[in-house]
Amino acid sequence: MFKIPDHQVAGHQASTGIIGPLIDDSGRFYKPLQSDHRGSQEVEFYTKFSSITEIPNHIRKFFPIYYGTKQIEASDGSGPCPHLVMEDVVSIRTNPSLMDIKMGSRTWFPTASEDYIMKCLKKDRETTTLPLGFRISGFQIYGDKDSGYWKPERKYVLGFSTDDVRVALKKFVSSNSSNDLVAEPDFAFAESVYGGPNGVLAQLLKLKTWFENQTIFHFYSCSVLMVYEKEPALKGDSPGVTVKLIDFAHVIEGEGVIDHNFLGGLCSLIKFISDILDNLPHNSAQNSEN
Ligand SMILES: O=P(O)(O)O[C@@H]1[C@@H](OP(=O)(O)O)[C@H](OP(=O)(O)O)[C@H](O)[C@H](OP(=O)(O)O)[C@H]1OP(=O)(O)O
Ligand SMILES: Nc1ncnc2c1ncn2[C@@H]1O[C@H](COP(=O)(O)OP(=O)(O)O)[C@@H](O)[C@H]1O
Repeated sequence: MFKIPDHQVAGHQASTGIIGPLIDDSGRFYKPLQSDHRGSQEVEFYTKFSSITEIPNHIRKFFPIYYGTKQIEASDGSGPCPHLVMEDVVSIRTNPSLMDIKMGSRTWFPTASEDYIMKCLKKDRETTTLPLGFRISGFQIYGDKDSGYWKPERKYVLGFSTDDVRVALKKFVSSNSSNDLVAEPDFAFAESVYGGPNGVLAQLLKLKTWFENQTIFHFYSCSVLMVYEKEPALKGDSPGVTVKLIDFAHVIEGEGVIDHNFLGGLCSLIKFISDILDNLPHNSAQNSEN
């Protein structure tokens, strides 16, 4: 049985008459192959990535497991069409908080058409992509049983300024994440989600080490997807932090050159997260005592 994902925060989403991803109950995510270069480019990426034996396992785990392509009934009822089949990275979660961050200070790849470059450039200029080297594409933050999720509209998120991004990254790990950026974040989950040996910061630093050397791919318009769950954290258990890279529709060959576009964005994101950890209320008190 296929169904529309409950926890998709960005990208093309299935709705009446609109084709979008589907999931099944065995933990697989089905992304319809876009008919232009995007579908084939993403398949090409996964095929090549799967065949490169020198990619270490601690890096491979940042990518959803790939299961090839499959013809299934499209979400819009238009009939069978090919889908990319991959691991559903939120399938085992009950109430996940998720954030999709599109990386790089430019989202267009050099060989794209002039029209496509102009379209992307406009969006890159109007969002934090250009100044920060990344933009938040979408997120959902779980509140509690009564309040449910804060899942703002795409347009609102794309309008974020640098300050808004900073606040959103704080609210993402706060327990009082009411449906706006106004209330003061309480950082309740900052240490358990961003900090620690398996936290977001540690994982991003591992990725950075790889990106400082890898010259196989250039990951234009690819996203970092961060996932965790508040409820276990409230009980003192692990929030189950997951960091994955997704969306490889615009990945091109690196041709021996590092992916400075992605790497720059990654360093910028790392700085934002480190700053949050370094300036937690109790750390700030300690800092001012020293
Ligand atoms: O056309 P839009 O405005 O929906 O743009 C899509 C983007 O939405 P955004 O406005 O940045 O949130 C969308 O971004 P998100 O995945 O939402 O971050 C994709 O970049 C999508 O491109 P592709 O499927 O990766 O080729 C983009 O689609 P294409 O422009 O490539 O069709
Ligand atoms: N493997 C996956 N498992 C779970 N959710 C995913 C997976 N891949 C993508 N998503 C969800 O779908 C959204 C859009 O994915 P993406 O590949 O960027 O699509 P698009 O090319 O339409 O932009 C992501 O923000 C995320 O919420």
